[in-house]
Amino acid sequence: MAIPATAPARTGLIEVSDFNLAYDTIDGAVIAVSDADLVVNPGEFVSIIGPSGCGKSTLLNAVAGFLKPTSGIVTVDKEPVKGPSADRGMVFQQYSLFPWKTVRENVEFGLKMRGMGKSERAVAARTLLGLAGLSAFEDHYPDRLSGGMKQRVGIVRALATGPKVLLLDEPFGALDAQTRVIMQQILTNLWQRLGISVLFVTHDIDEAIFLSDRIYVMTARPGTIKAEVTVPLPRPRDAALQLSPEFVQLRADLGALIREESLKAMGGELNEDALKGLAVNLNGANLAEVV
Ligand SMILES: Nc1ncnc2c1ncn2[C@@H]1O[C@H](COP(=O)(O)OP(=O)(O)OP(=O)(O)O)[C@@H](O)[C@H]1O
Repeated sequence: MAIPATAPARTGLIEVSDFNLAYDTIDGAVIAVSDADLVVNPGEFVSIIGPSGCGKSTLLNAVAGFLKPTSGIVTVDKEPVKGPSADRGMVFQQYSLFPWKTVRENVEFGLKMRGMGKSERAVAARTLLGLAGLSAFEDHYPDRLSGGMKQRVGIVRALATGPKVLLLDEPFGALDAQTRVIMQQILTNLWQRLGISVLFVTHDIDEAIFLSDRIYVMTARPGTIKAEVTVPLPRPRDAALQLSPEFVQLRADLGALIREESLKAMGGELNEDALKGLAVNLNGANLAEVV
Protein backbone atom coordinates (compact mmCIF):
# COMPACT_ATOMS: atom_id res chain seq x y z
CA MET A 1 0.00 0.00 0.00
CA ALA A 2 1.59 3.28 -1.10
CA ILE A 3 1.05 6.03 1.44
CA PRO A 4 1.76 9.53 0.12
CA ALA A 5 3.56 11.93 2.46
CA THR A 6 0.57 14.24 2.49
CA ALA A 7 -2.72 13.06 1.08
CA PRO A 8 -5.19 15.85 0.32
CA ALA A 9 -8.45 14.88 1.98
CA ARG A 10 -11.57 15.12 -0.13
CA THR A 11 -13.65 12.55 1.70
CA GLY A 12 -14.57 12.05 5.29
CA LEU A 13 -17.17 14.78 5.82
CA ILE A 14 -19.10 13.90 9.00
CA GLU A 15 -22.38 15.71 9.60
CA VAL A 16 -24.56 15.23 12.66
CA SER A 17 -27.82 17.20 12.62
CA ASP A 18 -30.64 17.61 15.13
CA PHE A 19 -29.28 14.57 16.93
CA ASN A 20 -31.24 13.11 19.85
CA LEU A 21 -30.61 9.78 21.51
CA ALA A 22 -32.49 8.31 24.47
CA TYR A 23 -31.70 4.95 26.07
CA ASP A 24 -34.63 2.78 27.10
CA THR A 25 -34.19 1.61 30.66
CA ILE A 26 -36.50 -0.11 33.14
CA ASP A 27 -36.90 3.29 34.83
CA GLY A 28 -37.91 4.93 31.55
CA ALA A 29 -36.03 6.79 28.85
CA VAL A 30 -32.64 8.29 29.68
CA ILE A 31 -32.06 11.19 27.32
CA ALA A 32 -28.33 11.04 26.70
CA VAL A 33 -27.96 13.58 23.89
CA SER A 34 -30.38 16.31 22.91
CA ASP A 35 -30.39 18.50 19.77
CA ALA A 36 -26.72 18.15 18.98
CA ASP A 37 -25.20 19.33 15.70
CA LEU A 38 -21.62 18.88 14.64
CA VAL A 39 -19.48 18.78 11.52
CA VAL A 40 -16.05 17.34 10.80
CA ASN A 41 -14.68 18.57 7.49
CA PRO A 42 -12.61 16.30 5.25
CA GLY A 43 -9.16 15.87 6.78
CA GLU A 44 -10.01 17.82 9.92
CA PHE A 45 -9.10 16.77 13.48
CA VAL A 46 -12.02 17.53 15.80
CA SER A 47 -12.41 16.67 19.49
CA ILE A 48 -15.44 16.45 21.74
CA ILE A 49 -14.96 17.29 25.41
CA GLY A 50 -17.47 17.61 28.21
CA PRO A 51 -18.28 16.46 31.75
CA SER A 52 -18.59 12.80 32.59
CA GLY A 53 -21.81 11.24 31.31
CA CYS A 54 -22.66 14.11 28.94
CA GLY A 55 -23.07 11.82 25.94
CA LYS A 56 -19.68 12.01 24.19
CA SER A 57 -19.41 8.24 23.67
CA THR A 58 -23.06 8.08 22.67
CA LEU A 59 -22.47 10.58 19.87
CA LEU A 60 -19.31 8.83 18.73
CA ASN A 61 -20.98 5.41 18.76
CA ALA A 62 -23.78 6.79 16.62
CA VAL A 63 -21.25 8.09 14.07
CA ALA A 64 -19.64 4.63 14.15
CA GLY A 65 -23.06 3.10 13.48
CA PHE A 66 -23.24 1.10 16.71
CA LEU A 67 -26.18 3.19 17.97
CA LYS A 68 -29.15 4.65 16.10
CA PRO A 69 -30.30 8.18 16.94
CA THR A 70 -33.80 8.42 18.36
CA SER A 71 -34.20 11.30 15.94
CA GLY A 72 -31.90 13.31 13.73
CA ILE A 73 -29.37 12.26 11.15
CA VAL A 74 -25.75 11.22 10.92
CA THR A 75 -24.06 11.21 7.52
CA VAL A 76 -20.57 10.57 6.20
CA ASP A 77 -19.97 12.13 2.80
CA LYS A 78 -23.73 12.79 2.65
CA GLU A 79 -24.51 9.05 3.01
CA PRO A 80 -26.70 8.27 6.05
CA VAL A 81 -24.98 6.03 8.60
CA LYS A 82 -27.04 2.87 8.90
CA GLY A 83 -24.65 0.61 10.79
CA PRO A 84 -20.95 -0.08 11.29
CA SER A 85 -18.80 0.03 8.16
CA ALA A 86 -15.16 -0.26 7.18
CA ASP A 87 -15.44 3.39 6.08
CA ARG A 88 -15.40 4.32 9.77
CA GLY A 89 -12.54 3.00 11.90
CA MET A 90 -13.10 2.99 15.67
CA VAL A 91 -10.65 2.82 18.56
CA PHE A 92 -11.87 2.29 22.13
CA GLN A 93 -10.21 3.02 25.45
CA GLN A 94 -10.14 -0.69 26.27
CA TYR A 95 -7.71 -2.49 24.03
CA SER A 96 -9.80 -4.72 21.84
CA LEU A 97 -7.14 -6.86 20.19
CA PHE A 98 -7.53 -10.58 19.52
CA PRO A 99 -5.19 -12.15 22.10
CA TRP A 100 -4.66 -15.29 20.00
CA LYS A 101 -3.42 -13.34 16.98
CA THR A 102 -0.03 -11.66 16.53
CA VAL A 103 0.22 -7.90 16.06
CA ARG A 104 0.38 -8.28 12.27
CA GLU A 105 -2.48 -10.79 12.19
CA ASN A 106 -4.59 -8.39 14.27
CA VAL A 107 -3.95 -5.63 11.74
CA GLU A 108 -4.53 -7.94 8.77
CA PHE A 109 -7.81 -9.30 10.11
CA GLY A 110 -10.07 -6.60 8.62
CA LEU A 111 -8.22 -6.79 5.31
CA LYS A 112 -8.74 -10.55 5.17
CA MET A 113 -12.44 -10.05 5.82
CA ARG A 114 -12.51 -7.70 2.84
CA GLY A 115 -10.96 -10.37 0.62
CA MET A 116 -7.51 -8.82 0.23
CA GLY A 117 -4.85 -11.35 -0.83
CA LYS A 118 -2.26 -12.64 1.62
CA SER A 119 0.84 -10.85 0.31
CA GLU A 120 -1.01 -7.58 -0.31
CA ARG A 121 -2.39 -7.46 3.22
CA ALA A 122 1.00 -8.31 4.72
CA VAL A 123 2.50 -5.31 2.89
CA ALA A 124 -0.36 -3.00 3.96
CA ALA A 125 -0.06 -4.11 7.60
CA ARG A 126 3.74 -3.74 7.60
CA THR A 127 3.57 -0.24 6.12
CA LEU A 128 1.18 1.01 8.79
CA LEU A 129 2.97 -0.81 11.61
CA GLY A 130 6.16 0.90 10.45
CA LEU A 131 4.52 4.33 10.60
CA ALA A 132 3.41 3.59 14.17
CA GLY A 133 6.90 2.40 15.19
CA LEU A 134 5.77 -1.20 15.63
CA SER A 135 7.81 -3.03 12.97
CA ALA A 136 9.87 -4.87 15.57
CA PHE A 137 6.77 -6.19 17.27
CA GLU A 138 4.74 -7.54 14.38
CA ASP A 139 5.14 -11.18 15.44
CA HIS A 140 4.41 -10.52 19.10
CA TYR A 141 1.15 -11.46 20.80
CA PRO A 142 -0.80 -8.66 22.55
CA ASP A 143 -0.05 -9.94 26.06
CA ARG A 144 3.62 -9.11 25.50
CA LEU A 145 2.91 -5.47 24.63
CA SER A 146 2.68 -2.39 26.85
CA GLY A 147 -0.59 -0.43 27.01
CA GLY A 148 0.76 2.21 24.62
CA MET A 149 1.80 -0.44 22.10
CA LYS A 150 -1.55 -2.20 22.30
CA GLN A 151 -3.29 1.07 21.62
CA ARG A 152 -0.98 1.80 18.68
CA VAL A 153 -1.91 -1.59 17.25
CA GLY A 154 -5.59 -0.72 17.80
CA ILE A 155 -5.14 2.52 15.84
CA VAL A 156 -3.23 0.80 13.05
CA ARG A 157 -5.88 -1.92 12.89
CA ALA A 158 -8.62 0.71 12.59
CA LEU A 159 -6.65 2.44 9.82
CA ALA A 160 -5.70 -0.68 7.88
CA THR A 161 -8.94 -0.97 5.95
CA GLY A 162 -8.54 2.58 4.64
CA PRO A 163 -11.47 4.22 6.44
CA LYS A 164 -12.63 7.72 5.50
CA VAL A 165 -12.87 8.70 9.14
CA LEU A 166 -11.20 7.59 12.35
CA LEU A 167 -13.25 7.68 15.57
CA LEU A 168 -11.44 7.45 18.89
CA ASP A 169 -13.10 7.16 22.30
CA GLU A 170 -10.67 8.17 25.08
CA PRO A 171 -7.98 6.04 23.43
CA PHE A 172 -5.19 7.21 25.74
CA GLY A 173 -7.24 7.38 28.95
CA ALA A 174 -5.55 4.35 30.51
CA LEU A 175 -1.99 5.39 29.67
CA ASP A 176 0.55 7.19 31.84
CA ALA A 177 1.26 10.86 31.09
CA GLN A 178 4.54 10.31 29.21
CA THR A 179 3.18 7.53 27.02
CA ARG A 180 0.13 9.63 26.35
CA VAL A 181 2.20 12.51 24.97
CA ILE A 182 4.10 10.16 22.66
CA MET A 183 0.84 8.57 21.50
CA GLN A 184 -0.58 12.00 20.72
CA GLN A 185 2.43 12.70 18.50
CA ILE A 186 2.15 9.32 16.74
CA LEU A 187 -1.56 9.87 16.15
CA THR A 188 -0.93 13.37 14.77
CA ASN A 189 1.72 11.97 12.46
CA LEU A 190 -0.56 9.19 11.16
CA TRP A 191 -3.43 11.64 10.72
CA GLN A 192 -1.27 14.03 8.71
CA ARG A 193 0.26 11.29 6.58
CA LEU A 194 -3.09 9.70 5.76
CA GLY A 195 -5.12 12.92 5.42
CA ILE A 196 -8.03 11.26 7.22
CA SER A 197 -10.82 12.98 9.22
CA VAL A 198 -10.67 12.34 12.96
CA LEU A 199 -13.36 12.64 15.63
CA PHE A 200 -11.76 12.24 19.05
CA VAL A 201 -13.43 12.00 22.46
CA THR A 202 -11.42 12.94 25.53
CA HIS A 203 -11.73 14.22 29.09
CA ASP A 204 -8.37 15.89 28.83
CA ILE A 205 -8.43 19.57 27.82
CA ASP A 206 -4.68 19.74 27.05
CA GLU A 207 -4.95 16.66 24.86
CA ALA A 208 -7.88 18.15 22.95
CA ILE A 209 -6.02 21.44 22.35
CA PHE A 210 -2.77 19.73 21.39
CA LEU A 211 -4.41 17.46 18.82
CA SER A 212 -7.32 19.38 17.38
CA ASP A 213 -8.20 21.87 14.69
CA ARG A 214 -11.54 22.42 16.44
CA ILE A 215 -13.12 21.37 19.73
CA TYR A 216 -16.79 20.90 20.58
CA VAL A 217 -17.67 21.36 24.24
CA MET A 218 -20.79 19.51 25.42
CA THR A 219 -23.17 20.47 28.21
CA ALA A 220 -24.03 18.20 31.12
CA ARG A 221 -26.59 15.49 30.31
CA PRO A 222 -28.74 15.63 28.31
CA GLY A 223 -25.71 16.63 26.29
CA THR A 224 -25.83 19.17 23.56
CA ILE A 225 -23.15 21.30 21.97
CA LYS A 226 -22.40 24.23 24.27
CA ALA A 227 -19.49 25.75 22.37
CA GLU A 228 -17.30 25.26 19.35
CA VAL A 229 -13.72 26.44 19.75
CA THR A 230 -11.19 26.74 16.93
CA VAL A 231 -7.58 25.95 17.85
CA PRO A 232 -5.49 28.41 15.82
CA LEU A 233 -2.14 26.99 16.94
CA PRO A 234 0.35 26.29 14.16
CA ARG A 235 1.49 22.77 13.24
CA PRO A 236 3.70 20.86 13.74
CA ARG A 237 3.02 21.17 17.47
CA ASP A 238 5.40 20.08 20.19
CA ALA A 239 5.29 19.87 23.97
CA ALA A 240 6.75 23.40 24.36
CA LEU A 241 3.61 24.80 22.76
CA GLN A 242 1.75 24.05 26.00
CA LEU A 243 3.63 26.94 27.63
CA SER A 244 2.61 29.47 24.99
CA PRO A 245 0.17 32.23 26.01
CA GLU A 246 -2.28 31.08 23.31
CA PHE A 247 -2.34 27.52 24.67
CA VAL A 248 -2.69 28.73 28.26
CA GLN A 249 -5.59 31.00 27.28
CA LEU A 250 -7.39 28.20 25.43
CA ARG A 251 -6.92 25.89 28.42
CA ALA A 252 -8.42 28.52 30.74
CA ASP A 253 -11.39 29.20 28.44
CA LEU A 254 -12.20 25.53 27.89
CA GLY A 255 -11.65 24.76 31.58
CA ALA A 256 -14.19 27.41 32.56
CA LEU A 257 -16.76 26.03 30.11
CA ILE A 258 -16.35 22.49 31.40
CA ARG A 259 -16.32 23.39 35.09
CA GLU A 260 -19.65 25.11 34.70
CA GLU A 261 -21.09 21.93 33.20
CA SER A 262 -19.40 19.61 35.70
CA LEU A 263 -21.06 21.50 38.54
CA LYS A 264 -24.41 21.17 36.79
CA ALA A 265 -23.74 17.45 36.28
CA MET A 266 -23.38 17.16 40.05
CA GLY A 267 -27.04 18.08 40.27
CA GLY A 268 -26.47 21.65 41.38
CA GLU A 269 -25.93 20.32 44.91
CA LEU A 270 -22.34 21.38 44.98
CA ASN A 271 -21.85 25.11 45.27
CA GLU A 272 -19.68 27.33 47.45
CA ASP A 273 -22.29 27.47 50.27
CA ALA A 274 -22.84 23.72 50.32
CA LEU A 275 -19.12 23.14 50.58
CA LYS A 276 -18.88 25.53 53.53
CA GLY A 277 -21.52 23.38 55.23
CA LEU A 278 -19.49 20.26 54.52
CA ALA A 279 -16.36 21.95 55.87
CA VAL A 280 -14.38 20.98 52.79
CA ASN A 281 -11.01 22.69 52.96
CA LEU A 282 -10.22 24.29 49.63
CA ASN A 283 -6.84 25.54 50.85
CA GLY A 284 -7.61 29.05 49.76
CA ALA A 285 -8.59 28.06 46.22
CA ASN A 286 -12.07 28.68 44.98
CA LEU A 287 -14.38 25.85 44.09
CA ALA A 288 -14.18 26.43 40.37
CA GLU A 289 -10.43 25.86 40.50
CA VAL A 290 -10.53 22.53 42.29
CA VAL A 291 -13.55 20.72 40.82
N1 LIG B 1 -26.85 1.54 27.60
C1 LIG B 1 -27.26 2.56 28.34
N2 LIG B 1 -28.44 2.52 28.97
C2 LIG B 1 -28.87 3.55 29.73
N3 LIG B 1 -28.19 4.70 29.91
C3 LIG B 1 -27.00 4.79 29.30
C4 LIG B 1 -26.47 3.73 28.49
N4 LIG B 1 -25.26 4.13 28.00
C5 LIG B 1 -25.05 5.37 28.50
N5 LIG B 1 -26.09 5.76 29.26
C6 LIG B 1 -26.22 7.05 29.94
O1 LIG B 1 -26.22 8.06 28.95
C7 LIG B 1 -25.46 9.19 29.38
C8 LIG B 1 -24.37 9.48 28.37
O2 LIG B 1 -23.43 8.40 28.42
P1 LIG B 1 -22.08 8.44 27.59
O3 LIG B 1 -21.31 7.20 27.92
O4 LIG B 1 -22.37 8.72 26.18
O5 LIG B 1 -21.38 9.73 28.21
P2 LIG B 1 -19.85 10.19 28.18
O6 LIG B 1 -19.88 11.66 28.08
O7 LIG B 1 -19.12 9.43 27.14
O8 LIG B 1 -19.37 9.74 29.62
P3 LIG B 1 -17.89 9.49 30.20
O9 LIG B 1 -17.13 10.75 29.94
O10 LIG B 1 -18.12 9.26 31.65
O11 LIG B 1 -17.33 8.30 29.46
C9 LIG B 1 -24.93 8.84 30.76
O12 LIG B 1 -25.77 9.42 31.72
C10 LIG B 1 -25.02 7.34 30.82
O13 LIG B 1 -25.25 6.89 32.14
